[in-house]
Amino acid sequence: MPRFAANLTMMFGEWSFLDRFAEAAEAGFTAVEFLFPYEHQPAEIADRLERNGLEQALFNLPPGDWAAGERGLAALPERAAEFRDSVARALDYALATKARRLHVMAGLAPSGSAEAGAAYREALRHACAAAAPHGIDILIEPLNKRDMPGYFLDDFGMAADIIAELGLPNLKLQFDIYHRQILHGDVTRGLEALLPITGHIQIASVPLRQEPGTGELDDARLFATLDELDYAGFVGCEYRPRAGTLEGLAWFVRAPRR
Ligand SMILES: O=C(O)C(=O)[C@H](O)CO
Ligand SMILES: [Mg+2]
Repeated sequence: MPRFAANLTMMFGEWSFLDRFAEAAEAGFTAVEFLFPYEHQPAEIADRLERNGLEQALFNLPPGDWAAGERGLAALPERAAEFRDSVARALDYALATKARRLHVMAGLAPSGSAEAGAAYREALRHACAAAAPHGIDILIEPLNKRDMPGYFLDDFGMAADIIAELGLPNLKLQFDIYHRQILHGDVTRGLEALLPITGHIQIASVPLRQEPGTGELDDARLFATLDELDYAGFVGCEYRPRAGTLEGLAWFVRAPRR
């Protein structure tokens, strides 16, 4: 069974953000992820991880003005300086929390735009160079067009091509099974083909983005497939609980504590 990371942005919303760490540990999780830690000091997050014996699997770089609809900066040529600042800020948090993976959101830009493509590649080169000395991977994640209309990285093939083209050892794919199913389907063959370049996996039911096992995919079989493929990374539980986080955990198989 893969090692699951509770997504503290979507799960445990019944508690305040800092209290979600203890609740996730109490529920049996040994790792967590979330979108953004930036409303709290790095030391506060590190303290919650330490106190609850949790590993920080992943979080995102600052995405620009999220409340105003921004969804990342990397493919926005006019925001290159701000993007570089966001890399430095995220690395401060990654070092404090010992996170080994950072998700770089591309932003809203036409996928076919040469200018956006060039900015994106330059941004990824910069992020990977800054993260590499710390043993940190930079992840890129294709997002489906229904949840994230206008997002630059909207295709798994495009992500794989960019990773191959840039050839950076710490640039990896974030394979969100929910987005994969909506964008392309063919999830098992996708995992088989892309696992060598995958640094993180996420799960949610399709189409409602709720608990695994409640949608159109056979999630238990997909977890078995990940075991068969010797996937040793995390599976982030990036779903909105249908009727309470704890009430929806029947699907969850606890990993032995390491
Ligand atoms: O939406 C997702 O699937 C993500 O993982 C991003 O980090 C946030 O949009
Ligand atoms: Mg995701």
